[in-house]
Amino acid sequence: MNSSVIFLERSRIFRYNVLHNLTFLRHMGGGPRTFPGGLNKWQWKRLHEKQAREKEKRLLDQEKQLYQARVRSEIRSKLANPNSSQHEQDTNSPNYKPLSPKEHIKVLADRFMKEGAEDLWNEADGPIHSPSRQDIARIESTHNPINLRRLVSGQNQITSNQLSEVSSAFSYNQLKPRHYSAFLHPGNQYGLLKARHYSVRTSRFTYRKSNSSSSEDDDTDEDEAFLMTKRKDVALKAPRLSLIGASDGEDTINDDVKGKGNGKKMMMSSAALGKYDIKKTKRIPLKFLEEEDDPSLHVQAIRNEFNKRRMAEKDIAVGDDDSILSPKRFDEYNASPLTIKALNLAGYVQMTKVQDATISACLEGQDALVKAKTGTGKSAAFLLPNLIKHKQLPAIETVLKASTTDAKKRVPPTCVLILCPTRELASQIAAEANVLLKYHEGIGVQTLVGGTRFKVDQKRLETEPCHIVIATPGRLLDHIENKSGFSSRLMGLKLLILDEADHLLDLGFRKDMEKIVDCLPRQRQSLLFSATLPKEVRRVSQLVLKRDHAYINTVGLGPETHDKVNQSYIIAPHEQHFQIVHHLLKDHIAQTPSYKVIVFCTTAMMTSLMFSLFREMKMNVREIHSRKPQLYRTRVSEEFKEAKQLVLITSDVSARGMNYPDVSLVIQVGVPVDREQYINRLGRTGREGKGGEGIMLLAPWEEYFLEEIKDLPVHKSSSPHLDPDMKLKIDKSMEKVDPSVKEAAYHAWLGYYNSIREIGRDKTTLVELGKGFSESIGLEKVPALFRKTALKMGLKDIQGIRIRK
Ligand SMILES: Nc1ncnc2c1ncn2[C@@H]1O[C@H](COP(=O)(O)OP(=O)(O)OP(=O)(O)O)[C@@H](O)[C@H]1O
Repeated sequence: MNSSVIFLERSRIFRYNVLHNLTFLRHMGGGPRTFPGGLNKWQWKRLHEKQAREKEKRLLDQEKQLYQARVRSEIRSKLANPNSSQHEQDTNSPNYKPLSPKEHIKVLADRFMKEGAEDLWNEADGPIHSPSRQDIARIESTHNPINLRRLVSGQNQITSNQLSEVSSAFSYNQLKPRHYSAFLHPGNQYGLLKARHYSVRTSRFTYRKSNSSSSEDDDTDEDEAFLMTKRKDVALKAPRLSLIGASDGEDTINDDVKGKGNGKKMMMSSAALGKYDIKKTKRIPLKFLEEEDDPSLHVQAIRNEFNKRRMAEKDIAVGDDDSILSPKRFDEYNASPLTIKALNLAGYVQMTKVQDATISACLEGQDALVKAKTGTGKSAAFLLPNLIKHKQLPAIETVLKASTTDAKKRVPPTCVLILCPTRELASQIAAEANVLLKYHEGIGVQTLVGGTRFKVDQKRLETEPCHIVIATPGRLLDHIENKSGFSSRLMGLKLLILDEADHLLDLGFRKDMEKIVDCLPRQRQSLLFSATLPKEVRRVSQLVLKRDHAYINTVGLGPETHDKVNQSYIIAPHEQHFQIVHHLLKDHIAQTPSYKVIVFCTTAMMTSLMFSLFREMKMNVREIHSRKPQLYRTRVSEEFKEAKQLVLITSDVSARGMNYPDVSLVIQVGVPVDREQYINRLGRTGREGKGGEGIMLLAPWEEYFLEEIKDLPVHKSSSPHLDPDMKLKIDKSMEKVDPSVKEAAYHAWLGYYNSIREIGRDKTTLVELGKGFSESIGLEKVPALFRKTALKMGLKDIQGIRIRK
C-alpha cells in the first residue's frame, strides 16, 4: 500500500477511536461520583478528553513524520537512480538493495553531514531499539575508535564489528545524526555544544547501568549554567567514542567528503528535497509514547559530570587540612604599600582561601558569585578583591584610582556600593573598610541604614566624601527615590557587592533589589558573596551578574558547616523549651570560663520574652532584635563583640555576617526558617577555623526540619534531666514578665508558625499548639487577634481563636 494511504488510514482510525471515547464519556450516567484527586465528574471527563486529544495529536505527528521521512527516501532514491523505471518507483521500493558494510557507513555519513539535515534519521537507516547491557558495555570498551572521516573518504577498511558498533550507536539514539554532523563541523560553536550533549547521553547509559534510583531534577539550572559556561572545555575533551581523530581539521573533513565521494552519494540540495528537506519537529520514537523517558536519569548524569569537572577545574579543594588560610600572602600582589601596611596592622598577612580565589577571579574584571563557609574572611575578600593593578580595579583599589581622577569634581561619585541585609552588618563592614583604609586619607566610607534619621544621612552625603557606600536595601532605595541627586552619584559606580547575596535575592528583598539594580550603570563589576547559595538563588543571581560570571566555591562538595563545630539537636515538648535553654546555659557557663553564647529565637517578640525571663532570673543576658531602637542595638552589638562572658538572646538580625569573636555556643530555639538560616546562625561560632558548638532545640512537630539538614553532621542529643524545683522557679519568674510581652510573643508565635508551610497548613492543629504555648508562658486566656489579622492568617473561623471585639 502506498505510504500516504497508510498515513491517512491510520489517522482516520485514531480519530475514530478518540471520537468513540468522547461519545462514551458524553453518555456516561449521572449520579454523584468521586474521582481520584477530588475531581468531580465533569473535571474528570475534561481531563480525559484533554489527554485523548494530546495523545491523538502526538500519534498523528508521528505518523506525519514517518510519512515525510518515507517521501524523502523516495525522492532521494529517484534522484540517485534517475534511470529506474516508473514502475519501480511507484511500487514504493526505493533502491533498498543490500549495501556492503562500507557503503552503509558511507550512506549514513553522507546523509547526515549535510548542514540542516541533522534530523533526517528514520527507520530505513537501521533498527531503532533499546541498547542491551552488553551493547553498552561493548561500546564503552571500544579501544579502537573508528575514524568515520576516513571511512567517508574511502581510506579506511572497516570490520563488520566496527560497523555494527557505529550502527548501534546511531540506533541507540546515543549518537544521533546531529552529533555526527557536529563532529564533521568542529569549528562550529553549535557543533561543540552538541558534542557535549553526546558525551552526556553516553554517560547517561553508564548511569543506568549502575544506579536505579535518584531523581534530583532540581539540578537543572546548575547544569544549564554549566552547559553554557563549559562549552569550550567540553569540546576539548573528546567523547568516549571518539569518532574523529583529534587532529582532523574542519576543511580537510569537508574536502574529503566532497572530493572523494562516489557518484551515487545521496547528497542533494535543499531544492531537490523540497519541503521535505528538513524535519520541522523531532520524531519521537514510538516506544517513548508509552514509556516516557525519565528526565531524572539525564539530570543525574549531567550532575555527575558537572561534579567531576567542578572538582577538577573550578573548585578550590578544601582538602584534608581544615585551615581557612591559603599559602598566598597579601604582599605577593602589587597592592599599594599603604594597603599592605593597613592589612599588616589588622593582622592579615596570609590570605584566606576565599580571598585568594576571589582576587584571582577578579583580575580580569569578571563578575563573580562566591560561596565560602561562615567566618572565612569574605568581607575582606570583597573589600580587597583586586590587589594587582589591572584594567579593572575593584573595591578599595578602584576607589584609590577613581579618587585621583575625580579629585577635582565637587561631589565625587560613589564608586563602590556594598549591600547587606542588616544594619549591624553594614556597620561592621564599614568598620572593616575603615581599618583597611587607615592610611588612605580622603576616601570616604558611609553607611545608609534604617533606624537613623534620613535628613542626617542626606546632610552627611552632601558634606562628606562617600566613595564607598554600605547600605541596607530599604534605606538605599529611599535615597534613590528621594530626588536629592543621590541616584546621579551612583552613575559613576564601578563595583557592586552583595554580601549575604542569597538573603538579598530572597523574596523579602527581591523587589527592592530589582529597583536598585535598575538604577545602577550596566558597566560595572558585580560580586556576590554568601556562605549558602541555594540553586534558586543561583538562578536569580542573573539579575545582578553578567552571564559569563565566575562561580567560586571554596566549600567544595562536603558539608557547608565547619568540622570543628559540634552540632546536635534535642527534641522536647515546646512547653519545656525555656527550662531546657536555661539548663543548657547553666551547664555551659559552668564548664566554659570564657563563655560567649548566642541564643536564636524565632521572632523578635519571642526574643524579648526569653530575654525578659532570663533577666528576671538574674542571668547575664542581652537582647538584640528589630523592635529595639537602633542605638540600643548598636550598643549591645559592640558590647557583645568585646565581651568575654555574656549571653546574647537574639532574633535573626544577628544570624548573618555578624562577626562576634570567640562565640563558644549557639543555641537555636524552634525551627529556623530554612536550611540556609540554620547554617548561618550556626556560623556565628567556629569562626576563623576555631572550634565551637551548636545545639538546636525542636518540638516534636518541628522534627520535619531534620530532613532539610540531613546531609549535615548533626547528631541527636537526649533531652536533659529537668529539675522540678527549677521549673517552679522559672514559672515564678515568668509570672513577673509583663503580660503585654507575653501576648505579643503569642501573636508573633502564631504568625511565624502560620507562615511555615509544614506547620501552618493545618490551621486547627496550629491553633491547638498555639494554645499550648500560651498556657506554657502563663497566660490564662489565649490572647485575642484583630479580626483583620485573623482573616489575613486564615484563622478567623478556626476553633480556639479569639477575635478582638
Ligand atoms: N587574611 C586574614 N587573615 C587573618 N584573619 C582574617 C583574614 N581575613 C579575615 N580575617 C578574620 O576572619 C574573621 C571572619 O571574617 P568575616 O567576618 O569576613 O567572615 P565571613 O566569611 O564574611 O563570615 P560570614 O559568612 O559569617 O559573613 C574576622 O575576624 C576577620 O578579621
